[in-house]
Amino acid sequence: MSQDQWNAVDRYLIEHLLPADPQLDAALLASDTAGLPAINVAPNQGKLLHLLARVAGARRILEIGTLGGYSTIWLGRALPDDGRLITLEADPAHAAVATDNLARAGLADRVDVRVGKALETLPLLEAENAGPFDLVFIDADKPSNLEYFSWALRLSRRGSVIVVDNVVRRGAIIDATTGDPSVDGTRRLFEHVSAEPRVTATAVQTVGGKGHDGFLLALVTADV
Ligand SMILES: C[S@@+](CC[C@H](N)C(=O)[O-])C[C@H]1O[C@@H](n2cnc3c(N)ncnc32)[C@H](O)[C@@H]1O
Ligand SMILES: [Mg+2]
Repeated sequence: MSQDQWNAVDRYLIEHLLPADPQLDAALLASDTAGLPAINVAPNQGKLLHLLARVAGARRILEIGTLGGYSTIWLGRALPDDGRLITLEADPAHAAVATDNLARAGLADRVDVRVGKALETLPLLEAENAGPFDLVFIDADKPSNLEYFSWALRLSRRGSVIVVDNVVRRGAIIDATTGDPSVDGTRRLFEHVSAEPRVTATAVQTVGGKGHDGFLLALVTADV
């Protein structure tokens, strides 16, 4: 199949299952206008995150990698009124766009955008007892995927769900010789997860408007 066919199928799925959504459209437009790269999740994957959070009954969500807040809106909408989402973003310009987008989407009261490198802000979350989180979505700089997964586990409880985005990387994940730090970081993640007794996990390849990629889904099965 070609990228054109993947795009057409994505359009079909979205047309049938995802009604027009002015707030999400506005968020993407504002991100584009501000010059942010279009590396947000696809709409159908955003909805998958939303559904996972609802299936899990998530009341506390942690996101690592905000960009313009597109996936954050999908996740934030899954929360009950007293729910809370903390999203970590290194780039202050991205965080500013996300903060506006989240306010426009009516989520300012339950979403907290923390600016700073996640490996610096994650220890602060632990220090303030912000966890345990019911769902963690990891979608930031891929070389640090293993460190983020370790932090996600540390800030979880038995039953928490951890999702890591972009783990297939157009198939490059099977190649140990690319020299690409994002591939190597994600390969380290797989090696770690396969030996981590406190989680059970799977990963799924995806094709569509965002090309060939995939996500890892882990369930925490032990006290952490
Ligand atoms: C793929 S984008 C996030 C997309 C977003 N989750 C979505 O689907 O709408 C990755 C984001 O992680 C941010 N980032 C990169 N390195 C980071 C770090 N060390 N700590 C926190 N955020 C980081 C980037 O600035 C970028 O905004
Ligand atoms: Mg992603």
